[in-house]
Amino acid sequence: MSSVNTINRIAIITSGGDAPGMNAALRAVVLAAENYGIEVMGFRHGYEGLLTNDFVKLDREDVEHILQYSGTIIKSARSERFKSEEGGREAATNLDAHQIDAFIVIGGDGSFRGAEHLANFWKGPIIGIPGTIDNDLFGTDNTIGYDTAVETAMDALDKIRDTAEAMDRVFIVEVMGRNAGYIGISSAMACGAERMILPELQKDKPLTVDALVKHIESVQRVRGDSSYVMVLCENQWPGGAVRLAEQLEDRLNLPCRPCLLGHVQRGGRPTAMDRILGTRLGVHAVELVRQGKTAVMAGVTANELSETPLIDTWTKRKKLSEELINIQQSLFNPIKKDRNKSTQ
Ligand SMILES: Nc1ncnc2c1ncn2[C@@H]1O[C@H](COP(=O)(O)OP(=O)(O)O)[C@@H](O)[C@H]1O
Ligand SMILES: O=P(O)(O)OC[C@H]1O[C@](O)(COP(=O)(O)O)[C@@H](O)[C@@H]1O
Repeated sequence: MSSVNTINRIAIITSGGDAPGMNAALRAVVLAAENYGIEVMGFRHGYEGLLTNDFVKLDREDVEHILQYSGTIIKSARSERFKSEEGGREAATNLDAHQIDAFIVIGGDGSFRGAEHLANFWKGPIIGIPGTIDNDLFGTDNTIGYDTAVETAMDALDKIRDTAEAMDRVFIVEVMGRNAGYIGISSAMACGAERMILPELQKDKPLTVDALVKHIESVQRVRGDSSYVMVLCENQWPGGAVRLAEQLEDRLNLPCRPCLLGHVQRGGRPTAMDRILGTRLGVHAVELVRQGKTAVMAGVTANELSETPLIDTWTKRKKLSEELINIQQSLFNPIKKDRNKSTQ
């Protein structure tokens, strides 16, 4: 392991699900490192690249014009092999063989657990950069990719609203987020969805078909039409949006259509917010390496650069905003506008 003053070579990976803005972070790491005369080696396909020695030296010209593209130029992957003791040891051996002084991982909570695993076998500094559309990491207000995913979901929801309005239909739109409701609540709010099914709310008070039918019928009565858009977070309904649409259609006298947004939420042009966040965090990560920090995630909290122990990023839970939930669920709930009539 090198001291702070002898960082000559950094290894970097992008790991887990790709996220818009990862390239911006990668570019920032390379450019910031170059300012200090530090070399950057990109290992391809996440942790898998550490096992197969699949790497590429990254110079200014490799990264100069990549920040407007999603995906990741060094590719990402989920590597099962790396999780074993043998995998961790092999990765460490390879990092040493390449005389790597510090390691940066751009990814989500799984990738950070991977960093902890690596630290059992490799003693150099390890810094995490939060890159996941799910925004489910403690220690940063936003993760890289989240803003773009919300924009994409919002764009789709706006389009779906056109048909919902024109044809008096109910739509169930399923968004990603794994076990977190960030994309769900933000896209629901941005589009004025009538209902949202979020993991954070399902845990305490799960919605039932009966409750949803009652709500849709009440909205119909209050509004006099049936344009109704529901945002469903993935993994929150057995059988997902398709099954829920069938269940609702069986009970209501109107067409209910499912729409699964899926991986479109992980692609497209990164928003300015994600490019800027990726850039800030890439530079921040290089500074943390130079300061001799290890096992921390570079983040932005209340618009200030922050650092959080990697272990806290997944053991502590970032709470969904109560304020947003209240606005969306209670204050702007269409049936509350005319409560007396709707409950008759
Ligand atoms: N507990 C763990 N121990 C070692 N490596 C892990 C662990 N969890 C995840 N990883 C590594 O990190 C990769 C990415 O994790 P994953 O959960 O798929 O995505 P994300 O980082 O986006 O949450 C995994 O494929 C694996 O290589
Ligand atoms: O692309 P895959 O492997 O099917 O994974 C889908 C999952 O990846 C995500 O898009 C991003 O999750 P991670 O950042 O944890 O990888 C989740 O929202 C979704 O549940």
